[in-house]
Amino acid sequence: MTMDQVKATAAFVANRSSHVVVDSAGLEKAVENIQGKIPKIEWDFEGIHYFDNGPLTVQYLFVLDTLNFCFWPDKKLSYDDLASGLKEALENDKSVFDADRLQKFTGPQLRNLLKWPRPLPLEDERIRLLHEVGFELERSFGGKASNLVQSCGRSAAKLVATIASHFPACEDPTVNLQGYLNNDSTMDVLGFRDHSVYKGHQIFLYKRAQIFAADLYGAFKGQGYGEFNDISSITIFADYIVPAMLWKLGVLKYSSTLASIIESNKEIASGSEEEVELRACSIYAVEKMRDLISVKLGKQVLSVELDLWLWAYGVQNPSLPHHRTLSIYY
Ligand SMILES: Nc1nc2c(c(CN[C@H]3C=C[C@H](O)[C@@H]3O)cn2[C@@H]2O[C@H](COP(=O)(O)O)[C@@H](O)[C@H]2O)c(=O)[nH]1
Repeated sequence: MTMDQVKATAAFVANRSSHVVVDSAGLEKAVENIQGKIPKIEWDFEGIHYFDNGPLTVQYLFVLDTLNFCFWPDKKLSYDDLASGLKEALENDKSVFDADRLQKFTGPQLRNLLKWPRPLPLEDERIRLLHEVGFELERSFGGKASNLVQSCGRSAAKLVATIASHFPACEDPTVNLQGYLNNDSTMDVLGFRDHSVYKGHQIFLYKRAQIFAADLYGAFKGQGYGEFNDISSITIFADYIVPAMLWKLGVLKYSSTLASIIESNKEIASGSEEEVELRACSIYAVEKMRDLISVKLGKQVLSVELDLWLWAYGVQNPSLPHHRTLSIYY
């Protein structure tokens, strides 16, 4: 259900979009070029993630994906700094991500942990989300992300739905809702609930919740905490690297106005038509790619595999222009 919502609402956007187009000729060419052989990228090809094959790895990945958004405002900061910083912190102190401690983090403490010399982008939001995660893990899952995963009975879709329904934990008295309370609709901007409203319709993208399922699948190599019987239902994770890579491949085409905004590094507002189209069209395009690979080449590929390939190439190409949105979702 949850994953059908993501696919259907991404298609809704792609069918009405005006700033971004999924180019069918570009898509066919990209599929021809790979001939169904998606370059195999190892999860953790960077060698930056914590892994001990147990529940602590699950806690690490959940904390990582709680904070896995918006690195670009600091030119020197990247996802690698977050993954390796959290890894080192955990190696030095095995209880650093215990639920009670997550609820007490401050901005300067998180900065120290990551050995980052200045405030992180959206640091106060990062702290709020850590508190929320600590609170809800403690309240509903005995403090452990591994219990959350086990409660989903090897279903990645259920995991995404469970995360979206439990985080935000709006009852948390420590979560500061000042400034939110006058406007009901802004309740949606909390936590893992990666939704937007586009032309009056609610669109579901769930980037951080889905990437958590994919990280489990990748880290545990489809076994143990990473065993899901529906991993093929997951879509790509709509961030700011994958759209840029799809554009470079000629799968996405931008209007000239949007192209110049992206090239000149101008910010795009969160929830704007342009932003929703960039993200939703990326999901739709990769689902179309999968269909085409299946029809033309008779091969079944996972969006998780396509995502890792696109992301790994995109992120190693720092000159690739990407869109810039201040967002807690990606
Ligand atoms: N679609 C997609 N987006 C991903 C990832 C990952 C890392 N995934 C790990 C999983 C296994 C591998 O070994 C990877 O390490 C990060 N991101 C996003 O990229 C952006 C960061 O860019 P920059 O500022 O340049 O560091 C930011 O939005 C971040 O959320 C992914 O896999 N897919």
